[in-house]
Amino acid sequence: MSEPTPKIRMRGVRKSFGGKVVLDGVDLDVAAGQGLVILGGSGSGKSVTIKCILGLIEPDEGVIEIDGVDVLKLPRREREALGDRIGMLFQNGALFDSLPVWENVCFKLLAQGRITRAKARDKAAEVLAQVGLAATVGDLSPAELSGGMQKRVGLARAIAAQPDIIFFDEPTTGLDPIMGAVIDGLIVDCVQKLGATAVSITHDMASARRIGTTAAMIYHGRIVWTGPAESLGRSGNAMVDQFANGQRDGPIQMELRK
Ligand SMILES: Nc1ncnc2c1ncn2[C@@H]1O[C@H](COP(=O)(O)OP(=O)(O)OP(=O)(O)O)[C@@H](O)[C@H]1O
Repeated sequence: MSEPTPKIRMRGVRKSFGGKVVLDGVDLDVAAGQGLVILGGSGSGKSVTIKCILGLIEPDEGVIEIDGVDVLKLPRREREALGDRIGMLFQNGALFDSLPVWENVCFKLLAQGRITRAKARDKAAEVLAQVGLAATVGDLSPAELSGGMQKRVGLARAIAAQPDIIFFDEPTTGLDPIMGAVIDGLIVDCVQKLGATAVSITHDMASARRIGTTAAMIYHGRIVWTGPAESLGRSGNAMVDQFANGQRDGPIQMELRK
């Protein structure tokens, strides 16, 4: 029997900036409904990998497929339409301070004319409830929210348009450990409810084990390991275990100067 088509498939993806190779032939498969966590040192290319899939960065070479379609070959408009199916929770929330929470939550739906302003308030209230926030939060400005609430609003915005792929960029960074666990729980619930495929970047190993089914490690611009997220720290791969256990000594040598 043939293998099912991966939700996301990358082959030989290369990207350099000013002669500096960042992605050196990334090969990666993400199955539909999978929760993949990408690990790797600072500056190893995790965000560049995600931005290439999102279409925010154009790779120099390689293939990126979504549902078997080579997105790099799509005309601009079709490529942008693909973005409607993708949600993103940015590291710093990236909420618009000039807009109330409800407009932030429904920003994409409003911008695309998929919802009227009158209906957007109710829609925002419904999505805010899914992330444990009262409807009244919709009228606040993002600046009035705590870090944990901003993450919840960012999550609400990421899921509002019911995407089938969601990216999470360091979802627990800056949160206390309990709030981090709460946000992870919400992420898992929301992703499951949507039946979405999730790709996350995190340096938080507890979070990686909670939100990931599979983990992949990027090193020197390539994916050097993939395996179950629950095995992080005792995977048997010296690089992965050094990284997951935060050990100074091991095969990975920190490059302090570039
Ligand atoms: N638009 C850009 N122009 C030039 N260099 C870039 C650009 N985007 C990323 N880089 C470089 O690519 C490298 C990888 O960056 P990336 O943001 O993917 O790292 P990361 O693995 O996500 O790191 P961190 O964990 O610190 O967020 C870095 O050296 C960065 O300076």
